[in-house]
Amino acid sequence: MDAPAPPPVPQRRRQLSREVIISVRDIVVGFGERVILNHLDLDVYKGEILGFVGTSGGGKSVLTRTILGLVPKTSGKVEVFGQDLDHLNERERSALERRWGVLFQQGALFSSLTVKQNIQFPLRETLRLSQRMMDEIAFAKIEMVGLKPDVAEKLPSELSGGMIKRAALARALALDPEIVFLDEPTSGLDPIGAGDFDELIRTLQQTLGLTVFMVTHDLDSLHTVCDRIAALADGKVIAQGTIETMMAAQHPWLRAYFHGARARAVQAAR
Ligand SMILES: Nc1ncnc2c1ncn2[C@@H]1O[C@H](COP(=O)(O)OP(=O)(O)OP(=O)(O)O)[C@@H](O)[C@H]1O
Repeated sequence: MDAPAPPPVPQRRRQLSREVIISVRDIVVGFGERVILNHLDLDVYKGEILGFVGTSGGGKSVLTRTILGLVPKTSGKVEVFGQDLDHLNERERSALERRWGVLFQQGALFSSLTVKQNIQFPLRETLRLSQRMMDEIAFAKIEMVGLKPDVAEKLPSELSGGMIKRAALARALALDPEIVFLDEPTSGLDPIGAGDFDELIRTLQQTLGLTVFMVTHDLDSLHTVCDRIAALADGKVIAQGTIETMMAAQHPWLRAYFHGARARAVQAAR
């Protein structure tokens, strides 16, 4: 008789690649006298979903924007795909930017453009394609994020919060990126909508082989979708690892975050 099949391996225990796709080394970022990131180091591995948590106002978005080259740093080095962002010419820089997609927390979509036009915006900026080809891509992305085709002609104001997030994700995926940056993707969604969005991120990560850098406060997301978590406090990454590693960590902020009342409610619900 055949041996019984082994039980499925939980997602976050997937064998992860050790290929570093984003390397942040010793970066210092500040505004005026105020230092936000203080000699911070972080690696993101190819194909993982990294959840990035930390104190409110601690600098999670600033780090994301620093990696993207949108915030100047005082010192340190950021490499993406092995390329030092400070040593790229304009052509190399735009070639690199085509390899990542971003879903910002605010202002996810252009309000005066339809969903289809929003998705086509990055295509128009970077590629010369026929309208027919751009329409095909837009409809493929709309389907990919679980929206119905009739959403294509709608304005953002006609969509629910969850649909807006999906449409914004479709736009982030327009150029078939290898990395997606998500800044609090489930904020403002109800728990069911947030859970559905987490599932979508996991499915896309698996089917497209994406690497996902996700800033989040959402404990459910950290439990269900993240392969690894990194935590920011006092301008540094104070801990990183699986959810179990984070729950065993002794840093007072981590203890409060992963064992506080909200965490207990999430655990109980699971
Ligand atoms: N362009 C800027 N000029 C001055 N200060 C800034 C700028 N951008 C961010 N900050 C400050 O840097 C700090 C970190 O901001 P950031 O948005 O990265 O925090 P966060 O960890 O993402 O917070 P939250 O979880 O509340 O979204 C905040 O005090 C913010 O006010």
